[in-house]
Parts: sequence; structure tokens; C-alpha cells
Amino acid sequence: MSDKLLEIMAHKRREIAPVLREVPLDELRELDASLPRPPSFAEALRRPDDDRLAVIAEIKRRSPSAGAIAENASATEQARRYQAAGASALSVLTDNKYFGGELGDLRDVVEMLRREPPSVPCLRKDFMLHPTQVREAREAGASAILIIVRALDDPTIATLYAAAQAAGLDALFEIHEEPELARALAHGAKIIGVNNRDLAVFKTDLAFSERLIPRFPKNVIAVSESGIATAADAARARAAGAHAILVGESLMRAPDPQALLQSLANA
Ligand SMILES: O=C(O)c1ccccc1NCC(=O)[C@H](O)[C@H](O)COP(=O)(O)O
Repeated sequence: MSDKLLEIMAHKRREIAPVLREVPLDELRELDASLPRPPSFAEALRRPDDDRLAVIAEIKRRSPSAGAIAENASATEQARRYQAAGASALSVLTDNKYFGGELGDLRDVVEMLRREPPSVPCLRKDFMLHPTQVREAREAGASAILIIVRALDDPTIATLYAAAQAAGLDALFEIHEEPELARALAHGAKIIGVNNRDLAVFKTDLAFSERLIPRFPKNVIAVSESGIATAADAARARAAGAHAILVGESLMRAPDPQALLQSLANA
């Protein structure tokens, strides 16, 4: 694991320590049954009927690699722009220290999407370690959580995935290198994203998607994540076999995010 990812995971462990408690699967099943059903993340990512590339549009105010991106951006305003442009799903960063997000952003965005249809599924983008965070994600109205394979041991991945399934959530398994693909598949991952960003040096290279996505089994939904800024980048991800792309920084910086999102989807 890169130093930065180690640092982020260590911080997250300290941050969530005060709220951790045992969360039985039955409690998550009951919670799921008691709340409105969120739209399906998995269904939204399969290439839409018109063969556009699904775009998961991310709300990201800052990042370790880029520093400040759009520190004062309103999560709901940005979500409205993405929704209007036809985003298939949204990714809402809820980590505060490194990305400037918070769980309240996810709640606000989900509420806005419920009030102002069409609803769009939301990924809780955070560094997940414990079922307590899965419970928070479901309560906030997320449709999916992120599982970063290289940051977690196999028992923790199994616990998180079981918690997500009990809570009625999908999971995006994020990988960067070949051995992580085998680990994700061994856990039964149905949605796998290749992060094109090497977190050791913060460089993005779409060759990671081009190398790994063709090795996915046909029934797995493939996502190419990070470093996608132009229609040519999106076309490379599509040619590699991606059903979806996850795009943050370039959409947050774009003077016209709707036009950029549409050009990526139609690449
Ligand atoms: O973006 C970072 O600098 C980063 C650093 C350390 C851990 C994770 C990081 N990014 C999380 C992501 O997965 C990206 O936000 C996402 O794939 C979108 O990437 P981009 O389009 O390049 O903003």
C-alpha cells in the first residue's frame, strides 16, 4: 500500500473509533426494510440502451494529488448539474480531511434528488473499514459503497461486503493491479473499478484499465476510474471494455460540466 493510502487509512481508523460499535447483519436488514429503497447503482452502470458510456460523476472539493479543486462548491448545485447532463450515478466524497466532503453532502444530495427527479444512485466515496460506515451510508440514502481492495485484508472485505448486501447496497470494488483483481473476484465482486491513479506517485495512466478490464469475467460491471478528462480518454476506457467511467477533478474544474459530461458519455 502506498504511504499516502496508509496515512489516509490510519487517519480514518482514528476518526471513526469514537462511533464504532458492533453492527449485526440483522440490524442492517431491518434498517434496509425500514427505509425507502435507493435506485440501483449496478443497473445504472450497465451501458444504457442508447450505448452511451455510463458516467459516475464525482463531487470532489480537493484531493491529495491535486490540492484545492473547488473548495467552495455546493454539493447539491454540482449534483443538479450532473443530473441535468444525464449522469448515470454520482460519487459523493464524504471524507473531510483529504477531500473536503462530509456525510451531510451525501444526505443533502440524496434529498435533493428525491425531491427533484429523476433520481440518480449515489456512491458513498470514503475509506470504508467497518460496518458502522455502511450503516451510515444506508441511512444517508446511498446506493453503494466503495471497497478499496489494496487497503483492506480479506476478512475486512468479507465483513464490509456482507454488511453492504444486508443493507441493500451495491459495492464498487476498487483495484489497481492484477493480484487485487483475483482478490475482488474471490469475494464475488459484481462491480469492479480499476483506479488508473498510482497512489504511490499520484500519476494517472489509463493503461491500467486497458491491461486489467479485458481480464474481467463478462458478467462483471467494469468501471475505469481517475485521470479521465477528455472524450479521447473516455473512448480509451470504452475500447478497453468499461461499462462506466468515474470522473471527478475534470468535471469539478470544467467551466461547463454538463457539456463535458455529455461528451464523455458519447465518446
Ligand atoms: O484523487 C486523489 O488524489 C486520491 C488520493 C488518494 C486516494 C484516493 C484518491 N482519489 C480517489 C478517487 O478514486 C478519485 O477521486 C476518483 O477516481 C476520480 O478521479 P479523478 O477524475 O482523477 O479526479
